[in-house]
Amino acid sequence: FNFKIDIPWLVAQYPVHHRTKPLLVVHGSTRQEKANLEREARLFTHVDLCQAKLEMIYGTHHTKMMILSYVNGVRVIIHTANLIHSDWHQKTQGVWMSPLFPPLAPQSRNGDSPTNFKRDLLQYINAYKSQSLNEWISIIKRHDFSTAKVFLIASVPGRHSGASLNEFGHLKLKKVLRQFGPSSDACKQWPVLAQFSSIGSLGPTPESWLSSELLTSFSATRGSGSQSKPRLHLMYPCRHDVRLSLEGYGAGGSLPYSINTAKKQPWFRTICNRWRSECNGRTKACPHIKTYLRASPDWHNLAWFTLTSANLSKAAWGMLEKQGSQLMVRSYELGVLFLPQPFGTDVFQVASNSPDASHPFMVPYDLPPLPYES
Ligand SMILES: CNc1ccc(C(=O)O)c(C(=O)O)c1
Repeated sequence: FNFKIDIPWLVAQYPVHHRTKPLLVVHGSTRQEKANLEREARLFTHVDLCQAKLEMIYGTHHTKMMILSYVNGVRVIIHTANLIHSDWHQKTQGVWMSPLFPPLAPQSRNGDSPTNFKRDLLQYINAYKSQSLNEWISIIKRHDFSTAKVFLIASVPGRHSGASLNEFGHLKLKKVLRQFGPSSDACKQWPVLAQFSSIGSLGPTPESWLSSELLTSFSATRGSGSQSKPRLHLMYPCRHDVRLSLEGYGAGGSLPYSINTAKKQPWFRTICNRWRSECNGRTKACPHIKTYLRASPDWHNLAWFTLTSANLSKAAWGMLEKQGSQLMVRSYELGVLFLPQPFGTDVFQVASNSPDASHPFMVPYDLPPLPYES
């Protein structure tokens, strides 16, 4: 599943002896792009295409996922990189790799985890309503996902209401945080950080959508306790970060932010932070990764961490309509939410920024964030 796909390049990444394994590419391309993809796919008898329907204007098939079927199990990869050389060459990307999920033992129960990862993955793939995904739906059903410790946060194009209202976008994140997240006492006033590689039209003030809607969901806590909104920090490379990067100004090609949109929201730069990754030696590797987190005021601990394809946009996270009874989403997005409890801890410590059992991810940038200069 991806947005930009170079099929000959993708096939060439396989080890030679695996290069003809059957490959289904799920994309959202139309018109000339779709024709180009079909021409490339025809070069390989083992490559098939599945076109995701995009019924919401301006929506994209942004999801970046691989489902790998082995003789002894299946593995799910959710990541942020397009399947083109330049996305894997000199940028900072994020990849979550699942454990190997073994085949379900006969007569065993449905093989899901306490985070309902399998249920949510099936719900997401079913949303495509595509015959060519039926094979993968049955593969997933036949496997045991009980070791999955992350929550799936998906976006599917459409107007979601009723029983589906809280199934996608920022309302799904809010629902999971309300059920399994930190208590409001544990993270009172803890700031939220949004890091992304593209920005949509967010409105004339932060209150238009960013803090009134997105931050409300991001600052949800267990139980119904309502609390005052925490600070929201944004992270997106400034002009000099891009100019001084490994790719130079060319990195801007993967940091799309239209000048006309930027002119409508000059407030954005006043609350934005630079891209710094001295901790990983990746300050010069421009971010194409997208992450969202909630941290303690001293930035030493995290209440949760999300890796996703979703940029800072209403198209990706959804926009409430009809007095909050409906969520309008334009694009397909997919991400994973790490909460401490499934990993046997009550908080993630940034200091131990080397992945281990109770710290299953690396924070990809320096904290505290570095504000833009005037
Ligand atoms: C703003 N439109 C975008 C379209 C595609 C992509 C992608 O690379 O998949 C991105 C991005 O992730 O930066 C943004």
